[in-house]
Amino acid sequence: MTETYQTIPTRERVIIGGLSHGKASFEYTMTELTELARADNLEVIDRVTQNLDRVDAATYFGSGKVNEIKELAQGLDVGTIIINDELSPSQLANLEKRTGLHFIDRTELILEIFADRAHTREAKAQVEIARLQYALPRIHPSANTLDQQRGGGGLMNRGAGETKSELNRRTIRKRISDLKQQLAAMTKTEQTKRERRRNSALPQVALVGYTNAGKSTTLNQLLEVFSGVAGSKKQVFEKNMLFATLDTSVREIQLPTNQRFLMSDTVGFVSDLPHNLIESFKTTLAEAAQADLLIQVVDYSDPNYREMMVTTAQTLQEIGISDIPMIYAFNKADLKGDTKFPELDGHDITYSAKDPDSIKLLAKLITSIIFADYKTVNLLLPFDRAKDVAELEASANVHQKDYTETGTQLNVTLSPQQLKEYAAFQVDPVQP
Ligand SMILES: Nc1nc2c(ncn2[C@@H]2O[C@H](COP(=O)(O)OP(=O)(O)OP(=O)(O)O)[C@@H](O)[C@H]2O)c(=O)[nH]1
Ligand SMILES: [Mg+2]
Repeated sequence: MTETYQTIPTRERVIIGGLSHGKASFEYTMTELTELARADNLEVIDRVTQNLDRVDAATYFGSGKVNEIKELAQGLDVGTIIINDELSPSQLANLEKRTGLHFIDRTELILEIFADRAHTREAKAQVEIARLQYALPRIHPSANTLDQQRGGGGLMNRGAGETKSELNRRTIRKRISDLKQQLAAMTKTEQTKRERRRNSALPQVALVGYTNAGKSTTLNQLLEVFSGVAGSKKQVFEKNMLFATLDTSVREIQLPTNQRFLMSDTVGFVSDLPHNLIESFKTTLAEAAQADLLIQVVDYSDPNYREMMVTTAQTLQEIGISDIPMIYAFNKADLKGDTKFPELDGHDITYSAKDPDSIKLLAKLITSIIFADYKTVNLLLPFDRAKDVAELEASANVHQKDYTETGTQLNVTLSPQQLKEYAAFQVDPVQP
């Protein structure tokens, strides 16, 4: 008989802290920080806040507050404080010197979670670049401060695979440039695939939104309802945790109406995603940047869903995605007792990704938008145009194909672009 041992991971207890700057969104970002800490296996047991007009250049908090934190941490026997903003390297160093505590800022926390979640080679390289860029200005040539971080298990241990003593600025820069080269080679294949998809003329729909909103679940349910691929490897990874998805997956959805489109699922957002991280993930997000339609999935059951929508809008802007039509998909309506679903409101939908009727209505909404300018026509292609026939069969929706004396006749639904391309071959509809 084999015995299995399960280790229950002990969560490190931490205190979170932040300056409110008088901002209305402060409470929401503190709640978010608690969630981020939990995602990094930390347990938040208390919080410290201060409303300062200006951030203290030396220690972020005012000096009275710094002493208060030191005492609170001693009283609660806590060694780590998580800060709601990105701190400068000197602020971090000063705070640690004054209190003897370890400080982690929001950026480092998010980078740690991403590092933990990254599984594909591409995601790993992207995260490592962002982490090294974060670490670069924080390395002191004289003192190896990184050695003391989080009981020796700090920032540089995960992923890089190098001993801490080797990490000086020069080797880090070299590593960043090597990784960028490797990433460029990896993304080249992706780019080629993307171009092929663009040329395929199938409309492209991208799921975007806050992390844990239900994007991957929505894609999986569309696949399950319409292609019967439940539990197969075609499905993407979904889980109740922040940043379950770090890379982009593209799947083809084929509806009973024979309409087809491509749908992509990608990394979710959170407030103040580190800039370096967004920069490294730009190639991953390229799929959304070239979509014909964005579906912003919103966790409608979360009391902070409005703030999450603002966060998503800001992140999309930062990535440079601005003029793609977008619909709002208010998900998890099943968790909101008094909400009727599925229900359309113009181009928006209230639904539950776990409900097949919702998924059918969502598909109908999507197709009504992406195929609005498509037309079904009859084409007569001479026999020397066999290549075009094959291409249309691969990329468009062919309803009927007949061989006539003069060529191949197709009843086919075409995109506006294809309508132009094949205008010369259009024939009058055949009367039944
Ligand atoms: N009750 C309920 N749970 C849902 C619904 N949609 C998704 N979930 C759950 O929400 C959690 C997150 O779902 P995902 O699909 O992984 O979320 P995501 O948007 O892809 O998240 P990231 O990849 O982290 O950005 C999972 O536990 C899902 O089962 C829904 O309509 N109702
Ligand atoms: Mg996901």
